[in-house]
Amino acid sequence: MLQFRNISVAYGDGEPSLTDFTLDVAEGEIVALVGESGSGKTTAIRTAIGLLPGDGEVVNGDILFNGNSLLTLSPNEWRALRGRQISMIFQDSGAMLNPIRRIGSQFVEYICTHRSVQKKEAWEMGRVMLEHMGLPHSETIMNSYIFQLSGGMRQRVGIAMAMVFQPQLLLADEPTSALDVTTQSQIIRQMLELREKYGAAILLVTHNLGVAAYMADRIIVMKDGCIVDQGTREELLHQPAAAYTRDLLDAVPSMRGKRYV
Ligand SMILES: Nc1ncnc2c1ncn2[C@@H]1O[C@H](COP(=O)(O)OP(=O)(O)OP(=O)(O)O)[C@@H](O)[C@H]1O
Repeated sequence: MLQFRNISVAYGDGEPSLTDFTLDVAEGEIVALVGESGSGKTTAIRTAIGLLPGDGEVVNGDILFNGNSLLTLSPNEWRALRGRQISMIFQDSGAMLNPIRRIGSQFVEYICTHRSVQKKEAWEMGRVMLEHMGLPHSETIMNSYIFQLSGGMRQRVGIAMAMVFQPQLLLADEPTSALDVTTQSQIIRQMLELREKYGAAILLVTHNLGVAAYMADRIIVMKDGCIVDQGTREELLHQPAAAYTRDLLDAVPSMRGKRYV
């Protein structure tokens, strides 16, 4: 479904920050990118939604989504794709909402800019999606401001918005890093349910090998803009090929001899 073919990205005139990145993501698959800060994880997933930060530019390779190149899309074609077929969530997805407008009116506006539905219907679509994300008091939340919600609730609202059109692909950049451990595991379970319910593929960026090990079918290890190791969860955790992966695994805390990945 999503194919990165030898993608390189450079910021300005500098050396590429991502080099020769090649990866296939199948329908409904969960793939995690792990690696130290600055290894190019965010750069890689942002190329798949055409939103590189600053002066980042794809300088080599191609990205295919359902067989069509994403690199040749016009701004209008990108608008049609984003949100509907490919969505993205961030560390604090609620932060993208306007703090002085109620969540419901922003949710309705978002739905109505992507699909021609009446406001009432859009409200209902938004409300139901909040319930699917484990927010039972959905009517109250629609009438709230984002600052009135906890971190976990804000993240659920962000994911509900990202998933309202049931996209085929969800890009998730550190979706649980800002949350406490209990909320992290709730959000992780909820994301796994999204795959069950909607068949969405998830391309996940995380610092946390435990999160990657719990969620992902496949783990990709990155360093200095390159893929240095990859495999199924089992292969990577139990038979890591690269010395760097072994170092990452060694850095995972253990308690009383029990490892937490
Ligand atoms: N807006 C930008 N302008 C210039 N260079 C950038 C920009 N964003 C990223 N880079 C470069 O790309 C490299 C990779 O950054 P990226 O954010 O993709 O890494 P990452 O693995 O996601 O790191 P982190 O986990 O800290 O988010 C950085 O080391 C930096 O050199």
